[in-house]
Amino acid sequence: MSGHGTPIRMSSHASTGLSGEAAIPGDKSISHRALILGALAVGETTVTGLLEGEDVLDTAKAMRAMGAEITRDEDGTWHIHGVGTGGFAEPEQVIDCGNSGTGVRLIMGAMASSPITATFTGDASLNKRPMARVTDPLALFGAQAVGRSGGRLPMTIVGARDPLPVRYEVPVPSAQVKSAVLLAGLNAPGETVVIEREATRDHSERMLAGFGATISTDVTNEGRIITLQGQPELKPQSIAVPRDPSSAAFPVCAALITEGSDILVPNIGLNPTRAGLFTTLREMGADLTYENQREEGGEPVADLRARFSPNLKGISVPPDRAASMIDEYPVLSVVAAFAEGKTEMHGVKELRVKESDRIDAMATGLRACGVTVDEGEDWLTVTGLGHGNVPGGATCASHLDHRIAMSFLVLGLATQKPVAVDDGGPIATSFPVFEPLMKALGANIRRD
Ligand SMILES: O=C(O)C1=C[C@@H](OP(=O)(O)O)[C@@H](O)[C@H](O)C1
Ligand SMILES: C=C(OP(=O)(O)O)C(=O)O
Repeated sequence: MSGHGTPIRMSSHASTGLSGEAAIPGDKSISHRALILGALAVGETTVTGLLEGEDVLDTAKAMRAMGAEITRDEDGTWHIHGVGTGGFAEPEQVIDCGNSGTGVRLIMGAMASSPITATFTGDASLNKRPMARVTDPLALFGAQAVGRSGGRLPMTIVGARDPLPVRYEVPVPSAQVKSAVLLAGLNAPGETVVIEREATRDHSERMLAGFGATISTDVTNEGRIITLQGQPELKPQSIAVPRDPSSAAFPVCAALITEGSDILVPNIGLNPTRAGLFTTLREMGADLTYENQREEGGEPVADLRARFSPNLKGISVPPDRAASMIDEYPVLSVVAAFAEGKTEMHGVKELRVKESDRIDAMATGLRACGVTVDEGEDWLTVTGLGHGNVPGGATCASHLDHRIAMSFLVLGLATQKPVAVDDGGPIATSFPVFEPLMKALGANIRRD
């Protein structure tokens, strides 16, 4: 959905003793992919645990506009009747992907090797984000893109009539770019090969294999070489979406900085391409444990127990961990403010092209709350003040960015003065139950 209407001002206030269980909604990355691959399969895919956030609902709308039949039962089970590889219909209207980079980039990839034309737009945040990173490789398949200057939305993609398979080395660590190329490769004859130097989340590879595509990954000195055989018949699946570690990060970090807290966050995926934050927090001395570790649907899963951790230490987070925690740096920078010493985050320039420039948004808001932050193009350093010493007392701009809004609301739970955000509306894109879930744990979060 483009825009979020009237801004929702929210604030958070000193809290103690967060407790109880936090039932985190479904994984956003996996939910987008379940809808798109379900729409390209032949027959009915069922999905339980789908994230019903705005980003994913916009992807469901787009898949309907391209011919898939999608329904939801009252119990929350989704049914997708797919059109088959290469079977997308030309949408009659502009496709509005709202706030979602994942949605627009994956859908562009999925339609780029079909003989249809589609025009994409989004909200004020998405329309600022770079799209050349996907349209460059999609041009190699034979697709054409015409957008605003700088490769921005709104943008029209004319899909290739006779797509060619592609060999492409992804120039930035991005699962969205990798996935767009793989999805385009589905309707190209022969082998499409994607090479990534740094491992990024591998949900597309796992799910393509689950839908019956022939796909393999070779780990070499050059990086990961992913090979997909084009034009498979995708077989419908029954998918149980695991819970989102990127959403779990917020109550976990809140418990670590809030005095007297002890919470359980059950059933969180610990796929190594996603779990970098939890490794980092443990290195900082967080009382964060994995209980009941097990495998579910081929993914490592655990119940996370997070307890108040008064003796956190600043550390240097290595650049090769960035992809596995890319969406978690905003909330890590909040935890870092309560640690002793500096927390250095390196190799994070991708944060500058998310829903907002997240380095700038966090640096500005943290400084307004009395925290010293240094930043460069590719790094961020937060000088921790230790528990009890972070002043707070500012209204922070969320810049249409859900993770920025949630991060500052976590900050205010343990600062000396309350912290407000100018607009909590974007939280509904990825974590629609954030507010009631946090309040149920005992967080003093309000709408002003
Ligand atoms: O593929 C995905 O589902 C995602 C990839 C990441 O983006 P990039 O590919 O831009 O790194 C991440 O930030 C985003 O929230 C979800
Ligand atoms: C970057 C994010 O999402 P997207 O790129 O899909 O907008 C995010 O959820 O933090």
